[in-house]
Amino acid sequence: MNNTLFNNLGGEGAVDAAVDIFYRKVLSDDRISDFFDDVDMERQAAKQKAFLTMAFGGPNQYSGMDMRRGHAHLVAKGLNDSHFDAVVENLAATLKELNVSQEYISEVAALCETTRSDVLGK
Ligand code: HEM
Repeated sequence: MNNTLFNNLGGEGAVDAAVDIFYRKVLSDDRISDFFDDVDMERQAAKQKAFLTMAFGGPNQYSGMDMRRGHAHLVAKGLNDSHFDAVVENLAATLKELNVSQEYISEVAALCETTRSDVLGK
């Protein structure tokens, strides 16, 4: 537990810093921003935090829907691999901005990959 990526990246403080940057990148990326159009801003911040904590292998306090159910309505709107790739790309760019090493960035991307089939309803 002590050796999770979450702790190695700097714990909760690092997640908070990343939320802000990641959020702005996703909402200004016209490949994917439409998916967030009808999403409540306050829930969105909580969602981003849950997203990153999960992506970093942090404490599992997440009580939302599982990834398959949580994204099913987006799959119905056409969510596909290219959108998934864009999200992972924004996450990697966020971590790079925060001076996270390439080694950790690759680990985060690999963790994201484990959710791909559920998020995309495959
Ligand atoms: C690494 C892959 C992903 C993870 C770990 C992840 C994580 C999450 C989490 C934790 C939630 C909250 C679920 C709930 O409502 O209880 C969520 C919702 C959401 N996700 Fe993702 N997500 C991923 C990929 C994506 C992608 C690729 C997109 C679109 C490009 C996306 C767009 C959204 C949107 C718009 C919501 C809010 C849905 C709503 O409230 O109507 N996610 N995601």
